[in-house]
Amino acid sequence: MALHEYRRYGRQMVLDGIGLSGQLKLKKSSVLVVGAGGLGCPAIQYLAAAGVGTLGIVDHDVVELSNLQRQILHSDTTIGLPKAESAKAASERLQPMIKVVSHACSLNAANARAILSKYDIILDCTDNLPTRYLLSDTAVLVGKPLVSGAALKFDGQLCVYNLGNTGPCYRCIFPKPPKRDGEGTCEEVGVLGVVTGVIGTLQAMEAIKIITGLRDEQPSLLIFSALSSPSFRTMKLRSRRPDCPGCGGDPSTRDRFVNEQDYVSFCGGEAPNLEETGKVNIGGRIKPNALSESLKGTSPTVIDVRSPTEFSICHLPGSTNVPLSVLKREPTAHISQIGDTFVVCRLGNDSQTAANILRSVSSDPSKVFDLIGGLRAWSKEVDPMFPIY
Ligand SMILES: Nc1ncnc2c1ncn2[C@@H]1O[C@H](COP(=O)(O)OP(=O)(O)OP(=O)(O)O)[C@@H](O)[C@H]1O
Repeated sequence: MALHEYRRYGRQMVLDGIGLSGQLKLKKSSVLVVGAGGLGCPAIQYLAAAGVGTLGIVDHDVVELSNLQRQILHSDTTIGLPKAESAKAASERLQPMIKVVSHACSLNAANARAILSKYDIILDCTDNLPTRYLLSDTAVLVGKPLVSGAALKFDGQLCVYNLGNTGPCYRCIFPKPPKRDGEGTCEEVGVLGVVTGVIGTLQAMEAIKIITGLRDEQPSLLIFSALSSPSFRTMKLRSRRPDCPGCGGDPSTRDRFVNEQDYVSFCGGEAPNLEETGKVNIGGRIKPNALSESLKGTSPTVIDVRSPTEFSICHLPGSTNVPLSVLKREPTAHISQIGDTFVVCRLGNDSQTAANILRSVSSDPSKVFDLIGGLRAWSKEVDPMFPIY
């Protein structure tokens, strides 16, 4: 190591358990961060600063303004750029001596094995179940530990899977996709930036512990709840399931298992368009411009089914806030039996559900409409100044 490296890393090299040998292990190591979003940004930042020799960054998305509240490697000047490139440039500014490889592509069953096999440790910093299962199955296949993080609202989770090629995999703990209990994604229900910062930073910590040998082999799940006291809890994890299709049984069949999996349908597929599935038999869906026309000169009932917090940030003039949970309990209280009823939400999913409930109690279901694409589409197509996020 050169003199400037001793100076740069001196504060961590003096720590028992790291020292010169630990720093050299970090320098020789390679870590793949899948997802350069809320979790990936802080993880990449600390891994780069700590001197991990090679960092790979996978992301298929581009930077948007709504990412900047938590995706701290990106900035106003990188809006529109691929996140993998934006994060690579930021980490190279932070630590010019390491090698950073950007993979600006979607990780899928066709490329996962080739990409993961080039790295020592994998960090799952993604936000969807199909990718979580794919990463877990592939990490087992290529024999790499998987440091998995998740964050939603004020809560987060952290777990290391396939540790030492003997620890449980994600599929051992969640043989079936975990139910969300009505929760949505970060995009739908929100997340505090600090929460992704806490979990992403802990993912970097776990990777550093594995590289330097500071980690014990006892698998546990860490649960973080920012609004609870204590905020951190750990749960001991069960060991591998002998019948787990991801890590149990004959290793020679695992490759075929990954290739044959349809990860998206295993996890329930995309949110269905109720109209296309035939579950909406009467009534209509309305586009933003058509709703804008319908609101002129008349005063129809407009129901906004988002939460009171979201409603207080912005709403359509004359709309009434009836959160979906309230509407489900007492639908008849909120339906106009005379004129049209328009139902809106942020992205157009909850309003479809709400409109269907209202149609089922309406004397004229054809007068109930839900806004396609929600208020997000309204801000794009009708009112660019509408402050939806
Ligand atoms: N299969 C995948 N391949 C590549 N990148 C992925 C994959 N799945 C998820 N990601 C990336 O993981 C990141 C998850 O981070 P996060 O949820 O904070 O970001 P986001 O999707 O931009 O957020 P928002 O929900 O606000 O739009 C995203 O940048 C997303 O593009």
